Amino acid sequence: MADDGMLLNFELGDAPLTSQVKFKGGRWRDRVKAQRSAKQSHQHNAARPDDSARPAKRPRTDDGDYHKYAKMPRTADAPAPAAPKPPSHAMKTGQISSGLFTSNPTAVTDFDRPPAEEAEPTIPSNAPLSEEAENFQALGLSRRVAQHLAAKLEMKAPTAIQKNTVPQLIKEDSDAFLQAETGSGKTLAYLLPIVHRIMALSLNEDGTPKATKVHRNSGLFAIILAPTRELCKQIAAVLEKVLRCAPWLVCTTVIGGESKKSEKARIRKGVNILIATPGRLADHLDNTKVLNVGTVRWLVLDEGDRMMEMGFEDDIKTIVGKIRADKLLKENPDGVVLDGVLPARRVTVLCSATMKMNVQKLGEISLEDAVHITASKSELEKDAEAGTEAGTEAAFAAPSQLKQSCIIVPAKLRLVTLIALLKSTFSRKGSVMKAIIFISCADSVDFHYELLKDTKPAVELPTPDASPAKPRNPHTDTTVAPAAYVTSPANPTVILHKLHGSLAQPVRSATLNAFSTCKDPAVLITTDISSRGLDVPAVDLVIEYDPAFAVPDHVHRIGRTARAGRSGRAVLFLLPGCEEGYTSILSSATPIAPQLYESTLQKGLASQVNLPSTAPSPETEKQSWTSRAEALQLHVEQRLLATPGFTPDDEDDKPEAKKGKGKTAWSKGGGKAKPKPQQDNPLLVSGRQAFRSHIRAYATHVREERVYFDITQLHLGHMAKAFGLREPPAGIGGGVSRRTHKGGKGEKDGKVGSGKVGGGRRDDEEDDGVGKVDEEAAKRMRMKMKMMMNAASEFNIG
Ligand SMILES: Nc1ncnc2c1ncn2[C@@H]1O[C@H](COP(=O)(O)OP(=O)(O)OP(=O)(O)O)[C@@H](O)[C@H]1O
Repeated sequence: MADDGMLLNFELGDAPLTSQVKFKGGRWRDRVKAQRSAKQSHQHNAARPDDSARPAKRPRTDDGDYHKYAKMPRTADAPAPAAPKPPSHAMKTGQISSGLFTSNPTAVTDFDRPPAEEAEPTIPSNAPLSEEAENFQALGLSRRVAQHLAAKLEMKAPTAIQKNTVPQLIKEDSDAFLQAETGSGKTLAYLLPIVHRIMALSLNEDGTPKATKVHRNSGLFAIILAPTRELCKQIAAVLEKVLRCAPWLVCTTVIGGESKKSEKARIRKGVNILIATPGRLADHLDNTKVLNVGTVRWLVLDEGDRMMEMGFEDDIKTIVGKIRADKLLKENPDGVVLDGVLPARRVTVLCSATMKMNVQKLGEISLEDAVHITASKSELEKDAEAGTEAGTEAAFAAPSQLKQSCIIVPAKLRLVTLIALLKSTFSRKGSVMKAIIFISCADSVDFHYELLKDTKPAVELPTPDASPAKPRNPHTDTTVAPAAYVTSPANPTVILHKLHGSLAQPVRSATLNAFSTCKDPAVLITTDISSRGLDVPAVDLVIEYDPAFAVPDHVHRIGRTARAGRSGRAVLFLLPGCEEGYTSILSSATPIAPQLYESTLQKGLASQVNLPSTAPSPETEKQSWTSRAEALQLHVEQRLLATPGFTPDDEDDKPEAKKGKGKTAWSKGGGKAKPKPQQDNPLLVSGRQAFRSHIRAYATHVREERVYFDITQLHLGHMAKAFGLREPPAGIGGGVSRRTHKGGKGEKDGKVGSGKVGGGRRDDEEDDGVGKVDEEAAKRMRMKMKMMMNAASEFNIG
């Protein structure tokens, strides 16, 4: 999409606020005096030639308040951005939109800290070790496997966790607990020793074949459990690559969302390593007679903590119980002796970047005298020296090379700041290829995807010039599309993807595949379904638009970048106020650099924004970033309010059409109105639904972190703007919506609901629960949210 093809084609003008400031109370003389002085200061501001050149200053807002700003940077090389101006757009009667830059809460964060970019370059903590010092053969793997890794997978040296795990699992038969950073190669750390030992049933140490060769029907030797279908498929893909050096061995997956019949058929044909989601495996153990677990020697729980926290311990206990109930066979039905080559006992391996050894539930799934294996030996030694239980004190650190920052953004400005951030991210060719945006719930993912995608008629997705056109995959019709807004002349094509657990499995798989293989710059908008284990190497940026529900989830989300020694960047969006304290509980090798949202807006909106589907209209004068931000927000709000079936030319007939000063994309037309269809704009419906789900999701932060994510502090009216809504929809926080609709405090000054969730109405009987966040309600809400946010389908029970 060419940059000039889609312009921010309306201009709001830089004129200052024109609304009258009303003063109430006190003596009339004082009121007149105050009124006069306000008017003078207003005229003074208006006389200024270039607002954007003004130093940061607190401008007056339309409600007579002074606007407070976060501290500006005082370093010479980081000049303070221009102060945002008061709103300059007038809305038509009945449609009041609060200004973006007014009445925003003040950030308390100290922005004087040097940004992460200026910090010393760090040595990657999850990279492979040097080839001179380490190699796979030295760890005890056969030459065949080591050569295969080097030649076919381009892996010459192990990572630290592989170096510490492989010899242990090859030589010893004890349970193991693997804990290492995201992207540090834990998958191969447990797969390689398993494959090596199963291969040893058929091969002598020198690589010559033994008299008896095992094959796919020789028995199931290992079961690997993972919480999501995507992760299961990914592990299977890695294992298949490894097994190319032992093609007589077979692995397969049994996961939800696929035909049980075909899974049964695959099991019947024979499988040596099975990768499964817990629910589906428990089902097969009950119902698939041919699934014989007598030969199983390894049970691996990848992302074990996630499975436990999501309530899969029952399934896992069932699985462990069933496996144990089957007598351990010393030799397989063909007479191949297993003991001596495979472990003499059943070995359980637990694996995660964020799991504490002392989690009580782990005891329940039989981790006996487990060895704690980490990436750094010193940690093990430290534990031994201190006599502490291994892993109890381990901090869940992100890879050291991952640069983390946070933007403290007032709720109203969240959406425009996100767009600005993406736009500046893709402003240079090749600097960022893939970005992931984490959002709290599926409804909100759907809304943001629909909003950000280009609305031009569906066309074949562009492919690189030289490559032949890719055949269209019907599964990605509703989940992959070119993006609007965030493109730039350097990157005229950015492909948007969405992924959440409410999508059908073929759609999920096809979308993830499309994102992984996309040759153009790509954005994935997703829920936590993508936070665990997913390995898409070219992800350069992770944006946590909604903070994670718990710190471990944050660690996993940001761990989708900076994998295996590569660099990466993570940006966390926080609201001013109590959310700012959240960074204090996040551990990071380098300080989490706070960023001014003003700088992000200024950078991202320095040039025109490509809007979807509207006729181009050249800018008549240079707009400041604040005007662009306001215009962008206005454009989004008007998109949501546009009546379906109306063309831009019909806009004059629309009640919200903005007339007078400033042009909209639609204000030039004078066409005759067509009859109004009755249905609501789907984008508006989606925005409302997303808002509701977002607010409900907000109540599900874990208890320890609710001090930072206090739902009673959430300003619904401001948050609604981030969904392109001019007021919070009914049905969320009963008290608040009633207050807004009945013209309570929220409406008194003609603004969008200024009430906060809960607020004075926490005891409201009809409140839907969001306002009353007591322990029980929050617990119920979390359970419900887990269901709503795809947990059920995400974790594939049955
Ligand atoms: N020895 C190695 N040399 C080079 N690359 C490697 C090596 N081992 C693993 N990798 C690569 O590192 C990436 C991350 O590996 P993996 O997915 O196993 O990490 P992880 O520790 O399981 O991460 P997470 O905790 O996020 O699941 C993969 O792309 C993998 O191919």
